[in-house]
Amino acid sequence: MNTIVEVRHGAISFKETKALKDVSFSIKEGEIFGFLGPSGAGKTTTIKLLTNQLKPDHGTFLILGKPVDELQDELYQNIGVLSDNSGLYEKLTVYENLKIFADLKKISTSYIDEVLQKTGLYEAKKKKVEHLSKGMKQRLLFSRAILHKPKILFLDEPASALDPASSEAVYEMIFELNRQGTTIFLTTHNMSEADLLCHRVAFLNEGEIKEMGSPDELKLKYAKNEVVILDDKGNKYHTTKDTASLMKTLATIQGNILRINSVEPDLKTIFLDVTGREL
Ligand SMILES: Nc1ncnc2c1ncn2[C@@H]1O[C@H](COP(=O)(O)OP(=O)(O)OP(=O)(O)O)[C@@H](O)[C@H]1O
Repeated sequence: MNTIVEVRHGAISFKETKALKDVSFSIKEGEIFGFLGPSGAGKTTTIKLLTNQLKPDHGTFLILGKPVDELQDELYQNIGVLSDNSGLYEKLTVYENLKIFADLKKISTSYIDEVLQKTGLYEAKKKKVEHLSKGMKQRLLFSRAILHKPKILFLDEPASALDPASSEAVYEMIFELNRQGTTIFLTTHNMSEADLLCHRVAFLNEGEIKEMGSPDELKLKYAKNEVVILDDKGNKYHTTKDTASLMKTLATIQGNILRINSVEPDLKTIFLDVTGREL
């Protein structure tokens, strides 16, 4: 798999705030990569640097192997961005909002209906944006971000502030796009969302990457030395993973064993372990 996004030693400050400090990572074509961290960690700043909306103080930001400030038009053809800064025209319809964007990007308007079908907004295409629910607006932003069929999609907290059903719909759209080959860079502070969606995640805290890997790798790395045994009488026994302790505990159990499980931390617990911070 080719590297499609790469950041080498990226750093930027806003006056006295060091928003990013020497951040390096890369994303392979076809990956869903999660950038996870609390408010103020530097997630949006990273997206802005990768989409050439900000200039770094140090480091290199590459898309498709080229520095982002050298890509210009090529950059905007290859990327789609969904951020909370919506820029939707409230008085115009769903269709009209996309038509403006299609005309700007010189995309055939025939593709608008196809995208609206994909994002489940086709029936609402004549509705004014001011009459849409929050979840529908998010689908419209999603439609706009993918209208030009970008290779890489940047999603800044795509499901934050959505109800569970709308979040689910956003997750489905992410999976579907990824199945079709779109590489996805996603920021979130929702660890279960990241666990569900991402092939790999990076933990960002105070402008630094503290840990990186697939959710499974991280769970294994930070697994606790604990085993829980459940017997058929409903009793639970806690022991450690070494054979001697396990055997000793097993010998005390009168009934039949129903389950033996090792205790696996979730990403939220690992984040707390690594950074000392709750999300
Ligand atoms: N234009 C700016 N001027 C001054 N400070 C900024 C600017 N943009 C970001 N910052 C600061 O940089 C740090 C990182 O901000 P950033 O928006 O990247 O965080 P974030 O991880 O996206 O947070 P959130 O989850 O709240 O969106 C914060 O301390 C923020 O206040």
